[in-house]
Amino acid sequence: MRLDEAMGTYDALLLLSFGGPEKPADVLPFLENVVRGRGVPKARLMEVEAHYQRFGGVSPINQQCRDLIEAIRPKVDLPIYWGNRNWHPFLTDTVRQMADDGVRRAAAFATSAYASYSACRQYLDDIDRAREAVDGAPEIVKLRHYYDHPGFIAAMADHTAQALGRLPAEVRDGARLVFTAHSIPLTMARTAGPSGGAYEAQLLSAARLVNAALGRTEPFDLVWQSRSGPPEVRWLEPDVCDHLEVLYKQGAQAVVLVPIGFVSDHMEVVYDLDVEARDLAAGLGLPLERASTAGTHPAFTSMVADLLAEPEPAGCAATCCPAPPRRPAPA
Ligand SMILES: CC1=C(CCC(=O)O)c2cc3nc(cc4[nH]c(cc5[nH]c(cc1n2)c(C)c5CCC(=O)O)c(CCC(=O)O)c4C)C(CCC(=O)O)=C3C
Ligand SMILES: [Fe+2]
Repeated sequence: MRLDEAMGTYDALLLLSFGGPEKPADVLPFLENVVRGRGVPKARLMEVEAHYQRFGGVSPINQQCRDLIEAIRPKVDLPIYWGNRNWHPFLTDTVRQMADDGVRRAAAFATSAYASYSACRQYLDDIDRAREAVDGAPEIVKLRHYYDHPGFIAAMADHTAQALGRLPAEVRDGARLVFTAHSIPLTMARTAGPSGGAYEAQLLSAARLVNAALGRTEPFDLVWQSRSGPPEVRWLEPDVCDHLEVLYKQGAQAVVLVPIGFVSDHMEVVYDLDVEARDLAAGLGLPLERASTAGTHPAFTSMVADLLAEPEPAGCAATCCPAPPRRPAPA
């Protein structure tokens, strides 16, 4: 199938993202949108608020989305729209604009490559809710999970090689690759994908593919970061910082952190990795570099055009990646 023919089945591309604050006053209302009904304790919220305020109340994510759109534009012969779950531009407003512009059938590219409620189903629910709120809303087809697409893997392999290259030459060969992704509650991990466990399985595949693309045969790790929620709820472990201490004790010479779970720089990357993990490693005297996220790497932006040319994705079964029970925040 030719690319221009395939794109003919869609009349717009929608970038679907999480959203983030862009000034100090945005931070609390943004956080309230994120955690509504999710049982995240107030203390955790205050901690995360401080992470955002440390960066002037600005999350990198919205600018990353703008940059991604500009990088995709020359590769995709469609109008591009952008809508977020938790902050402006809100998805419902974007869908209303699409309807006003006469869009009939859009492909949605989410800034998340994997299965699970948080990374996939919640975006499908966002689409449903926005479409219900808008008369004449276009059909919106969410593109498939792309964690194993050669474009995503090539971008991450390239950035990982660059990070290895920034390590002092004498420790580079002995460096350990530590892939990281957002932790999720164990219950969410168990129910991810059509038969469960898909979030971890897909992340492990992506990590293996990056490792193989680099021609590496050394052991690597997949660990978790940015856990939230009440302390009594179990989330995926080990945490990246705990794991760095273990690697150090085992005599690791150097580490490259590879944020395979994120497709662009988010607060979780610039704070939890670039501040917390980096400070810890510096204190230990463990050389550490962090690989860039896929961002606007040309292999990654070309992948978006490739996905548009694929046959329409089968879509997720209604029972896939169910929502966790909603619960109020503890007092
Ligand atoms: C799997 C996953 C991804 C990756 C997939 C995807 O990208 O969608 C992701 C992305 C993101 N998470 C983000 C921010 C937050 N996530 C929170 C809380 C939570 N995340 C969860 C999971 C995930 N989150 C979960 C299970 C919770 C508990 C509450 C709930 O069940 O919803 C909270 C509350 C405070 C806290 O951290 O406790 C914040 C502020 C931002 C924006 C960052 C920025 O501003 O740059 C992004 C891209
Ligand atoms: Fe999150």
